[in-house]
Amino acid sequence: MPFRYYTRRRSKAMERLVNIQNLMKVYGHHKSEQVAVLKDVSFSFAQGEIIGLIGASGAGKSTIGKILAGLEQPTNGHIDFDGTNLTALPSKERRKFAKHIAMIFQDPYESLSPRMTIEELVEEPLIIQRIEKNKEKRRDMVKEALRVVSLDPEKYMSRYPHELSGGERQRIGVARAFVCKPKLIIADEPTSMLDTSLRLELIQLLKSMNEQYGISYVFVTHDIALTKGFCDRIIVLHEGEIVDIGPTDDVIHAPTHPFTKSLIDALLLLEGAQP
Ligand SMILES: Nc1ncnc2c1ncn2[C@@H]1O[C@H](COP(=O)(O)OP(=O)(O)OP(=O)(O)O)[C@@H](O)[C@H]1O
Repeated sequence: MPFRYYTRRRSKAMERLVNIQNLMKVYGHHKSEQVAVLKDVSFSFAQGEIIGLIGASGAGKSTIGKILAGLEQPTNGHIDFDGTNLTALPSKERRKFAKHIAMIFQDPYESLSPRMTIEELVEEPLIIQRIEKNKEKRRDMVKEALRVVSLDPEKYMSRYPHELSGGERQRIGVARAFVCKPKLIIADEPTSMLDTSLRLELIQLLKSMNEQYGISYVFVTHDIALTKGFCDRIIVLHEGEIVDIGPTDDVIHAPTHPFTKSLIDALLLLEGAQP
C-alpha cells in the first residue's frame, strides 16, 4: 500500500526532531589563541528529514556534527532534541542521548579497533549504552544490524576488520551506528574513502534505512552529486555561519548567496559534473 506508507511518512516527518538555536563554538583556552568556529548557527529539522551540510574546508561542518553527537561542547546556544534541551543536561545525562544520535565516520578503518571481531564491534554500542543485558538478545540485535547493511551475519561475525574490503568496513560502521536504533545519524563524509560505485551503494543503504526506520541524517559532504536525491534540504556554511538553506535542488540550481554559487561551481568542477 504505497499511498498509506507515504501518508505515514509524511505525518511522521512533521514532528520536529532537532532545533538548534544560536549555536556558537570557540576553540582554544587562552584569549590569544581563541577562534570562533561557529558564530551564530540556527536551524531545525524534522524526524525523518535528511540534511546535507556543505561548505569550504574549515567552515565548521564537522564541529556542528560533533556537537550534535555530544563529542564537543558548544560555547553557547541551545540544542533541543526530541523535546529535550541537551545543552542544559549534566554530562552523565547527556551521554544517555548517544543511543539516539549515532555517528558514521569518514575513515572506516581508523574507527574500528583491529583487535575486535565484527560481532564485538557491532555489539559494543549496545554494551556502552546499556541497551540490552542479555548476551543472546544482543547477538540477535547484532545479526539484525548486519542484515540491515546487507552483510551475512554467519559469514562476517567472527571476522576482523582487516579481512574486509573498504566498502564492507564502512557497512560495519553503519551497522554500529544502527544497532541502537538511533533517531539521528551524523554521517561525516562517510563516502570520501570509497570509490564512486561504493559511494552510491552506501547512499542507497542510508536512504533505505531512512525510508524503513525513519532515521534522520546530518550528512556532511563535499560531494554535491551525492546530495541530489538523498538530502531533503541543504545548509551552506561559510566561516561558521549559515549563508544558504533550502530544498536540495533549489540550493544547487538557484543559490541565493554568491558564496553558495561559487562553492557549488567549485565542487562540481572537482567532480567533473554539470549542475
Ligand atoms: N579541537 C579543535 N581545536 C582547535 N581548533 C579546531 C578543533 N577542531 C576543529 N578546529 C578548527 O575549527 C575549524 C572548523 O573545523 P571543522 O572540522 O568543523 O571544519 P569543516 O567544515 O568540517 O572542515 P573540513 O571540510 O576540512 O572537514 C577549523 O579551522 C579547524 O582547524
